[in-house]
Amino acid sequence: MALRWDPLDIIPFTAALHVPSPLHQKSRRRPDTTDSSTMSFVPTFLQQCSVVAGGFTQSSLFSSTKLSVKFNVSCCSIASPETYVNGNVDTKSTERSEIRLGLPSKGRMATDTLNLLNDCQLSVRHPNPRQYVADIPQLANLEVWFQRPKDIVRKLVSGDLDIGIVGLDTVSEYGQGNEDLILVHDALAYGECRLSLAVPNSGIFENINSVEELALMPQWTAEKPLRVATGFTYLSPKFLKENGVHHVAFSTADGALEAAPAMGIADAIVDLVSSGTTLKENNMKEIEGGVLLKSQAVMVASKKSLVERNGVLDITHEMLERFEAHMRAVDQYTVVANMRGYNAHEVAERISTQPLLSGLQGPTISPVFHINGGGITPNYFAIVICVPKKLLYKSVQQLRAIGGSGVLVSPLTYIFDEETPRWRELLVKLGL
Ligand SMILES: Nc1ncnc2c1ncn2[C@@H]1O[C@H](COP(=O)(O)OP(=O)(O)OP(=O)(O)O)[C@@H](O)[C@H]1O
Ligand SMILES: O=P(O)(O)OC[C@H]1O[C@H](OP(=O)(O)OP(=O)(O)O)[C@H](O)[C@@H]1O
Ligand SMILES: [Mg+2]
Repeated sequence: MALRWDPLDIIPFTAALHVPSPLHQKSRRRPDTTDSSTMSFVPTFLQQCSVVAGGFTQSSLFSSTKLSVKFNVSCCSIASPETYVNGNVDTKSTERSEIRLGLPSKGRMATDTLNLLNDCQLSVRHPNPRQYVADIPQLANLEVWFQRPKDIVRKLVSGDLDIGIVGLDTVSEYGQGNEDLILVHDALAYGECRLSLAVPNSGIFENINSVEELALMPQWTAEKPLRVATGFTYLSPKFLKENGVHHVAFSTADGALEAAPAMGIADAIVDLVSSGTTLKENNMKEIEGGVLLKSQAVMVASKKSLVERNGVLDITHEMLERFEAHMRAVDQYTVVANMRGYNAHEVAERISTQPLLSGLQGPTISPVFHINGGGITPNYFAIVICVPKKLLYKSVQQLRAIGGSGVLVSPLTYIFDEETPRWRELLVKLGL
């Protein structure tokens, strides 16, 4: 395994590796001490476990009765293309028959993703919140694995997951342009944010309002580069290079990046922005041309899984159809009203005079059979239309204006089209 150490990127931390008992029994040697033979055991041991961390700096190493090994790890860039971070070390595993969906285990994406699935009648059955695997009873042979968003992307790349739901920012950062990752649904309408370059409002940046101006600042030299703090260590260097900012040094942190300039740790940051409040509260600003990416939740899948693993394409199709149909329906109401009239055609003509009552393809009009002493007369008609939630009251007014009464309003769960455009696009991308 070839490792390239990046001096800007070294953050020591302690990690614990837990191994299942069968694997432990297989590798009979237990690393009980910190002698050199134990240290050399670590890389082999990690590879056996299909877990590859960035790299190893040796330090205290011990085992406990619970079969866990602790070691110090430092982050570094990985040069070898055969090395998978947090995924399968071998080439893509094709042995399993279950289909695996990765969902965010924590953070703001977790709840919103479960809510979307609930709204689409795909509720996740997850009896124990500390368990990382669950299922969706409506989707046979599907395992749901709760993972951190970045690990979902890594595991799609390594072949350990087939489908995932995460933010586009995470796909772009951790997928690093991998051609196996395919966006099945690119706009699930939550987790909206942008990845932005931001600088302090004052000091040397007071009059800097664009990336162009930032690039032209004389302050940045090879000896004294622009210091950028970011968690996006793939996208940020790429963006700054493409935008002509050449003398840059990066540092990483996992949160509260907005504090870095005030602490004197960085000159600028690249981080997610949604309302802009955090930047504002920390006396920072976004600048023109500084948006690296606009993001929201997306459904992403492994192309290889879609093409090769039995059932992945079918489940993807069903999920996509439900998402699309739900998202079309979510802003609409079904409105049913009665209207007096001579015949359906005459009623349709009256409805057509009102712009909000046209429905999806046109109003559905059916006779209401009025039973009176002398017989049955269809002198009332029921009309069924969909109207945007925002325009509900206006629509009711228009209905009344043409003689509508007894208006019933109910929420819509789905609007299924003949075929979703995204499904057709997916088949084209897959060459099917
Ligand atoms: N302020 C925000 N508003 C809306 N969506 C956001 C915001 N920040 C992040 N997101 C989206 O939610 C995803 C998950 O972010 P979140 O902060 O919940 O988890 P995380 O960053 O992985 O974990 P943590 O911040 O706890 O280390 C991001 O990848 C992004 O797509
Ligand atoms: O524009 P705003 O609406 O203010 O949101 C932006 C903040 O949201 C995210 O942080 P998060 O809440 O995830 O905290 P974190 O820094 O711990 O990741 C992001 O990293 C920003 O700090
Ligand atoms: Mg966060």
